Amino acid sequence: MTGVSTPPTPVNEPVLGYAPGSPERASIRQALAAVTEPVDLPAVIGGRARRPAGAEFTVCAPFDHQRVLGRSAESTAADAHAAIDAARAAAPGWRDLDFDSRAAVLLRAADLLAGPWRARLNAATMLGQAKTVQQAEIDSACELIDFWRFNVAFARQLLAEQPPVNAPGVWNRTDHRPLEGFVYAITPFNFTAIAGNLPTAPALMGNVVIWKPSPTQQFAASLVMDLLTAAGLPPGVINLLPGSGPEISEVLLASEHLAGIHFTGSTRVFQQLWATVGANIARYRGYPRIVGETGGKDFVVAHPSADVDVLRTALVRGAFEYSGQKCSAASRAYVPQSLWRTLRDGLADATQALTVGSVEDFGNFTSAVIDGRSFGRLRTALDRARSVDSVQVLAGGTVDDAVGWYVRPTVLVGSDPRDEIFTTEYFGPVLSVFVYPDDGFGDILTEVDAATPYALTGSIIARDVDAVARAAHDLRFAAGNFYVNDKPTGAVVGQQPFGGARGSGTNDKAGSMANLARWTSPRSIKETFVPPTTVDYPHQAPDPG
Ligand SMILES: NC(=O)c1ccc[n+]([C@@H]2O[C@H](COP(=O)([O-])OP(=O)(O)OC[C@H]3O[C@@H](n4cnc5c(N)ncnc54)[C@H](O)[C@@H]3O)[C@@H](O)[C@H]2O)c1
Ligand SMILES: N[C@@H](CCC=O)C(=O)O
Repeated sequence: MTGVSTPPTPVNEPVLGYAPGSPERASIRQALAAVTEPVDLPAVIGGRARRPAGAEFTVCAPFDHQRVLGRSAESTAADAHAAIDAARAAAPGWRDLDFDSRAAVLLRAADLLAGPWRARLNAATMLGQAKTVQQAEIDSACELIDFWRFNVAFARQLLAEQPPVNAPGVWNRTDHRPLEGFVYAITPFNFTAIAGNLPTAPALMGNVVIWKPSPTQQFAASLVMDLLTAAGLPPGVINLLPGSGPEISEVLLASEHLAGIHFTGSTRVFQQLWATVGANIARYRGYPRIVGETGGKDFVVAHPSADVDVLRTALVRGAFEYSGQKCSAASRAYVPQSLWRTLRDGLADATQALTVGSVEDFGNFTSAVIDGRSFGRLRTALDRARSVDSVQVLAGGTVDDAVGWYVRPTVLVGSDPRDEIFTTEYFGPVLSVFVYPDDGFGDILTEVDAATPYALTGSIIARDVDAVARAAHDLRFAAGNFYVNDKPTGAVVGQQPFGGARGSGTNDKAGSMANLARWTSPRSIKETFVPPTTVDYPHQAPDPG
């Protein structure tokens, strides 16, 4: 069938609670217990699993780094060439398949994930990425299901868009073609949903994809690949290459068939990729689409009218859930002097009270950071914070890597608003607080806007409506996702399309029609029913007499 079908209307997947005695708690316990021996995490090229020839790497549980979950290997230039060939071989069949059949693969994957695969993928995300059951549920179950279901509905709307006007005797149509070539999807460690969405969004629009997940997310990524295969994804449509990336990028970014990059990760890596594409621009058959969502230094601004309980909760949840390893995490807060007197002790106590440990103990609020590299970076930042006169450690500040990569949730208070604690993305459980005079609200908004190169997420906490309006106005370009009286994390597909601008990315809003539009190259078709058969125009006729 082609054309006019209506896919099921998407609704957000309900978030399960995992309370004691619930069926979901029993099934996640079972799925966690089933992860015993390390598994092989291969490349998948043209539907075939194969072990890349590069150096082996292991995927460990970050909260227990001696526990090996899986073994993989660095993909090589030869793997990259093979993936390009496989993708190109799959392209004609996939793009010519009708939209409904492509969409059905993702809808089937969503239903499998909502049902029999839910506990397995959540367990893999918990163990491999150190997510608590709640953080895994909102990511590897709900958000990924939502991406797949909502994208189908958005894609259907996009494909239905046709020229609104037809001149007499003419029929105008838009053919929403996929891109010519392959899309290179590069995904971060912190969200299984993002890893699943970045290759599948271009695929839904008829593109073929080469997907390189983060090595530290490879345990869950391999399961997502298995799930897509179980849902009927044909061989070669998405080709998975494990590893750190530079060697395969040498090949993929130099290929004339590179049609797009779908990236989420750090600003630094995205800028490198963009620069390489720029340097290679004469090689390509077309201009590659470059879509990237990157880093942030996300703010919470409190007004003197803020409710202190709302503020404290937004700060603790926003900064410390998943140990601050969300691009959206609250990492700098601006609090008026009068409120700070009330907030200070409660914030310190709430932070000290957070339980940090294994994700298999459901009593823990959060767990370890992702790996030794991140641990080392955070340890250096905390050592520095202790040595700088303008910074005080209000809570936390300690680290311990004996068993896992543990960094205690930390609150720093700084008196220099341009110190690196207010400008650098640490990507860990570190919240920096700046206390401003109560009559300096306007000035602090200017500072929040100017302090960092990023513009990803931010919140205003206030009861005064004029303060909310002023912040929304003055910070209009400081965040792509702006929250009023809420934490700056936790965007929901279909409700708060996610993405930031400035140094935070191209703001193509993951899980939206805008994003899907980047993976199509429209062709305008004009059909004339009774074409002219003479060349001359009326003005060429001689004047009478
Ligand atoms: N804006 C968003 O939506 C969003 C969402 C999640 C994470 N992030 C950002 O991601 C970062 C954390 O994730 P991360 O540590 O995985 O980021 P990262 O930039 O270190 O890695 C991202 C991906 O790029 C790969 N990579 C690195 N060099 C490469 C190369 N030369 N060629 C190909 N691939 C290469 C990595 O292996 C990984 O798969 C933070 O900066 C965070 O803010 C942003
Ligand atoms: N979309 C997620 C953040 C993704 C980045 O890590 C949120 O809104 O918290």
